[in-house]
Amino acid sequence: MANTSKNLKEYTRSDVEQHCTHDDLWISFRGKVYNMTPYFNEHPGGLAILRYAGKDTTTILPFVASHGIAWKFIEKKLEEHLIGTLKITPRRM
Ligand code: HEM
Repeated sequence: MANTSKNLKEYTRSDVEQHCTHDDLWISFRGKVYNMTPYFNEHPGGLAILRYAGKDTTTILPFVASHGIAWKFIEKKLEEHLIGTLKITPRRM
């Protein structure tokens, strides 16, 4: 696998939340963290990706209708932009 040699860092949800703009755009998905900044201008769905900038996309990414047919491609794109894993912290009550 291409990225097994990558030195993955661990990030909290609040770390990810800091990167929430078109020129600094991180997302998390299924426990991993992705820096999608270089992909922003390539996203076929345009600005819609910004709605989840800095957020967790686990419950939405596979369910966007147009993502269905492109899923293999999307998995490849995610892999290319992988920067870390999500540190699971208890939510405040
Ligand atoms: C790793 C790659 C990708 C990521 C992280 C990503 C992320 C997102 C996100 C977060 C949304 C917003 C979903 C919502 O608001 O519910 C979205 C919407 C969308 N994406 Fe992607 N996407 C990716 C690749 C693609 C590809 C390859 C296509 C084309 C086949 C695509 C087409 C769309 C479309 C058409 C929308 C809806 C646009 C709208 O609501 O106006 N995306 N995407």
